[in-house]
Amino acid sequence: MSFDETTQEDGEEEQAVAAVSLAQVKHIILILSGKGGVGKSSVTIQTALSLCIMGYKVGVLDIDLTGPSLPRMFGLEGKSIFQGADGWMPVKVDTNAEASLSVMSLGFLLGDRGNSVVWRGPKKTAMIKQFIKDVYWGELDYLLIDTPPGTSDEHISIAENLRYAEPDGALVVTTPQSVATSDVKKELNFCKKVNLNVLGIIENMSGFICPYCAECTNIFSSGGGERLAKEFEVPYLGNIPIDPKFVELIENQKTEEKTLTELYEASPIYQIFKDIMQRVLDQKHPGRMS
Ligand SMILES: Nc1ncnc2c1ncn2[C@@H]1O[C@H](COP(=O)(O)OP(=O)(O)OP(=O)(O)O)[C@@H](O)[C@H]1O
Repeated sequence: MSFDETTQEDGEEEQAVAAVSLAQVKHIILILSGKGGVGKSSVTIQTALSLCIMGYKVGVLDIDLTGPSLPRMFGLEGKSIFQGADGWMPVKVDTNAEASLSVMSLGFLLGDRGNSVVWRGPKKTAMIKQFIKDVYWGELDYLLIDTPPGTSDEHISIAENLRYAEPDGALVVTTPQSVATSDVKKELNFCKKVNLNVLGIIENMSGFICPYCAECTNIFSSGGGERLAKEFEVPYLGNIPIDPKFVELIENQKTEEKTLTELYEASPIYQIFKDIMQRVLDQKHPGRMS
C-alpha cells in the first residue's frame, strides 16, 4: 500500500499511536539520503552529539532495519534493551554533558555484529510501527530518526506513522559526487509528496581536512548541494569535509578515557558541524508541544 492509499481507520490509529508515545518529544528530525555510504549515519551521530553538547535532551531512533550501524558508531555494541513499565527503554550513551542521549536500534535486538535481517515490506512496516509506539523516550528536546538510503518501505512507513506527529522536517545528506545523480532529487521529491518539510541539504565529504595541519582542501568539485538546494527552494546548510580524525574518533572511542561527547567537542569537525546545526536551530520550528 502506498502513502496515498492509507484508509481513514489507519489514519486514526496512527494519530493515536504518535500522540501517546511521542507526547513528551518536542522536535522530530529525520535524516535522509538518496544513496548509501554518503555519511547519513555519521550526520545523525554528529547532529545528536552537537545537540547534546548544546544542552538538549536527544533520542536517536535507527530504522535502518537491514543494516543498523548506530549501535557500533555510538560505542554501544553488545548492549541490550529491556522492557520497562512504560515500554522499551532505549540505551543511554555516557555523556559528560548534562543533557541526555539515548539510542534505539534494531541492532540491539540482533546480537552479533554482521547479523542482518531480510524482511519483506509488511514485517518492516510492523517493526517501525512498534518502534514508534512502544519505545519510552520520556522527555526529549529532539528525536532524530536515521533512515535507510533511498525511498523504501521504511520511508513510507515512517512517513505514515509520523504524519500526525508534526515532525520539524528532514536533513538530506549527499556527497559532491552523488549530488549530480537523480537519487537526491528522488529523495527531495519524496519529501514533497509526503509533505515532509526539508530543513536543508548537507554536502558531506566535501573537501579534506589534513590530519597534520587541519587545513581544508577541496579535492572534488563542490557546490552541487547548494545548486540543488536553490533548484528545490530548500535551505543549504553547509558542507562537511572528509576528516580522517572523525573516523578514528568513532573507531577508537572505547579505548579513550573520555566520553564520546567530550572527544567530539574537541574535534575540528565539531567546529564545522555546529555552524550547520545552528542554521537548523535558527529556523525556529515551533515544535510539537508549543
Ligand atoms: N565527513 C567524513 N569524514 C570522514 N569519514 C566519513 C565522513 N562521513 C562519513 N564518513 C565515513 O564514511 C563511511 C560511511 O559513512 P556512514 O556509515 O555514515 O554512511 P551512510 O550513508 O549512513 O551509509 P549506509 O546508508 O550504507 O548506512 C563510514 O566509515 C564513516 O566513518
